[in-house]
Amino acid sequence: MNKGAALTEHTDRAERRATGTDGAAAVRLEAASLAFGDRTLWRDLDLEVAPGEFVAVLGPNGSGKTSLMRVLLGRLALSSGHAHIAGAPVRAGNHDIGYVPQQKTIDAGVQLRGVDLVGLGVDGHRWGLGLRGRAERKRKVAAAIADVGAEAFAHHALESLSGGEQQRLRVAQALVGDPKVLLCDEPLLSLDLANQRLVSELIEQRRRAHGTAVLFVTHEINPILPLVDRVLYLVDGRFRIGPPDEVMTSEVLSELYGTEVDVLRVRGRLVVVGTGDTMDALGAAGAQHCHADTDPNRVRA
Ligand SMILES: Nc1ncnc2c1ncn2[C@@H]1O[C@H](COP(=O)(O)OP(=O)(O)OP(=O)(O)O)[C@@H](O)[C@H]1O
Repeated sequence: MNKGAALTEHTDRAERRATGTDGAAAVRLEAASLAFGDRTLWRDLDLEVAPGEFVAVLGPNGSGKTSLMRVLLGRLALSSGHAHIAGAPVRAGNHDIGYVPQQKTIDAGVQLRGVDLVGLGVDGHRWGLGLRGRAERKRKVAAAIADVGAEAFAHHALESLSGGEQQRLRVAQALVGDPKVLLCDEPLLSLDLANQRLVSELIEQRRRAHGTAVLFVTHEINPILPLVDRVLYLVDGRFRIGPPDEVMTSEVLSELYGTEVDVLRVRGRLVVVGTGDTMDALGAAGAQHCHADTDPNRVRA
């Protein structure tokens, strides 16, 4: 790992925001390793995420991105090392975490409305089931729905809503409990550009207004590139952590993949060529437009 990477403005900024008022990092992994049988997904991972910091988690299929989310959610035990959220060891049902899962189609016939989905983010929470608790719950749910601009469709059945509308409600569900850490597992998958922008803006507003730390798993860094403080790039047991400019380079990715990889910068977008995974940090749309081997403007990053 790149433990010796030079401190840059990004990391300085993250370190200045540093820890919360109680002195705890939002997320802390220490010498964390995860293996299934004799297959090690990652080993000796040290990562400290400050309140308000935005960390993108990238890597090819099967590199262990979702497993990292599951560790932080307390659903999967580390093979060795330690994981803490806001100063406390990871545990299931931790209300310091909001979780935005991948966009999934809602099964036909499931009569769940948006408002019910958001309410699930509150249930079991601290304000209990008394009359005052119910009023507080209703207020919180309405506020979370308003924050994502979903008032117009929150009372409709989820199955009747578009992917973008559903994903806005999932963001509301993740944020309704006022979490310190937001874990997002490919929340933009299958959304069009307008909805990708909308959902990323909602997440961005949240971290700016409340200092919520964000860990954002994605195959496509471009829609969130301006928001990213640091990248955690996992490949086949190896990883690098650092600001995008330090990690998303031909040299670093070639070393991680163990083969020649080119990182191109095209009109403010990053295009990664040569990983063998066309979706890797690139996205299907990028893949269609990228013919780097024949591109006379090809530049090594
Ligand atoms: N409970 C488990 N037992 C055994 N193997 C597992 C378990 N959970 C995950 N794996 C394996 O670990 C690897 C990493 O899975 P994971 O879902 O974390 O990858 P990922 O980076 O999120 O992949 P993708 O980009 O395809 O979503 C996969 O090969 C998966 O089959």
